[in-house]
Amino acid sequence: MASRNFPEMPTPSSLLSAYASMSTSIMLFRTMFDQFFPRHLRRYVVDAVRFYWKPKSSKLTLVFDEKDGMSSNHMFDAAEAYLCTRINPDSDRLRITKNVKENHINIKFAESEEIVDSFEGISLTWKYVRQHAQQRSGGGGDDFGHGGGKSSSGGGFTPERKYIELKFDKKHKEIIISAYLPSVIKKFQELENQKKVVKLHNLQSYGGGPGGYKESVNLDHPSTFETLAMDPVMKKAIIDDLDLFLTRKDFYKKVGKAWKRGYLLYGPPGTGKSSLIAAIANYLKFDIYDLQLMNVGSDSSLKKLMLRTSNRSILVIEDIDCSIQLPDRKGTAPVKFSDGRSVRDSQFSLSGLLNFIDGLWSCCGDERIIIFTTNHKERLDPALLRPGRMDVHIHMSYLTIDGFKTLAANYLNIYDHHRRFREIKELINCTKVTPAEVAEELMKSDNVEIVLEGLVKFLKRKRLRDDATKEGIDNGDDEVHEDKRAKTVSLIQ
Ligand SMILES: Nc1ncnc2c1ncn2[C@@H]1O[C@H](COP(=O)(O)OP(=O)(O)OP(=O)(O)O)[C@@H](O)[C@H]1O
Repeated sequence: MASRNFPEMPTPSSLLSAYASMSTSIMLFRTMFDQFFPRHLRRYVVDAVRFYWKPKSSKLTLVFDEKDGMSSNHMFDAAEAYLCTRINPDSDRLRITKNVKENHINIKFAESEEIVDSFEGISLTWKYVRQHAQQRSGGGGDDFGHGGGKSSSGGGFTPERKYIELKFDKKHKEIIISAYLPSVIKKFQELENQKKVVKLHNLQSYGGGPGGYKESVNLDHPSTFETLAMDPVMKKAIIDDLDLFLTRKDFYKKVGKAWKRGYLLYGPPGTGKSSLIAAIANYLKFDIYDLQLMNVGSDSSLKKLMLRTSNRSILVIEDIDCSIQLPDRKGTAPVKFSDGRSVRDSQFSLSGLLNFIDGLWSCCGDERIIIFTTNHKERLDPALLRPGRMDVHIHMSYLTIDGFKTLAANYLNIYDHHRRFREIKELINCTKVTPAEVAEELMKSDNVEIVLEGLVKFLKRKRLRDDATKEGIDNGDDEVHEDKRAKTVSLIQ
């Protein structure tokens, strides 16, 4: 039988001698390296060797530094906010933060934690890194185990560095940069929008002392589209119009128009014009600038006030028919203020106001909404009503059945039916009652039965008064005819 040839096994003594000679070579090489290269050059040599000899990785790491020079890095903020929405349910560590002004706590992912995300089937790993000062200046050393170069005391102060890393397969670089990162930014913007506190700025006459021309408070108006008593079709049309407006940046650019939308709200007092403005602001999270025209003396002060408004905001001019009597576009008639003052030399004119809306914002305003309100549309200058000036005319009318249902849900928590509703509906159908009047009645007691009984009595009294007014119509009272029409027509043009 032929014997098999096994390779000869090294003996322990030959292994030991090989190890000894290798250690000696390394020691020799290290001593030569230290002798040839002064201490401050060693790091560069090591880096150069590493650069050429490093095995090529298939992974790409993107680094989002907290700071970009002196300013903060928007991409870091976006990534940090985005990752809050991707926190792993079984994370071991989380960071908790809360600003004094915030009324909620923020849960963020902690140092060294990793979050795995996926985008179009690509797996990505996020990591939050915090490099402390000692780690950066003292912890380095060189690759041969020489303990750190500069100590933190001797090397000067190096600020802490925070950054977020994103690691993924190199071959997906294009799609991550062109699609994934923009989606992270978009998510961040949505989150910021949710957090935004809507402000109400009071635009006062320019020159009212330091800080005197502009005051702002948080808009705590609770009105939303859900709480607004309004024809549901009209409500939806307004929301759709706002949504469309927001998405049309490129469209406005293409057609060469300022990215703005004008709304004219008209209707009797107490029908919810101010409530609708607050609902729009709360929906869009846009600040409101309340402009009192009677405080504006000239085109130039109007311009100064306008320049103090920000993008993504709503400029509101309430009761435009009575705060000022605007001259026609030729400027022939004098400007008259409601307090009796007038400016004959036309320092401030309707053409000035309209020019600012169309002109000024076309060069330096984005996502602007302007809202005029009036109780008397028929008294407005036709120049303000002509197509292109106010894009949408919204008639806020007296209370309808649908509107009443909204109020009953808001104020009494009645979401379906109540035995009194039939009678109330009949009364509402033949009475001119505003949502404000009914809202007041609904607040009179906590007892639903008492409140609805009171409302029925109130509506009956109203109807009696309406009947008496009707006789006034027969005597030629045109204004009441107009109001009667307003009751039945609610439209968006
Ligand atoms: N459509 C509505 N939906 C819900 N509540 C309303 C509505 N209209 C009025 N209200 C209630 O009446 C109050 C006054 O209404 P609001 O100030 O919005 O009316 P307005 O039309 O702006 O009145 P004015 O023309 O006098 O300024 C609101 O605070 C709200 O409580």
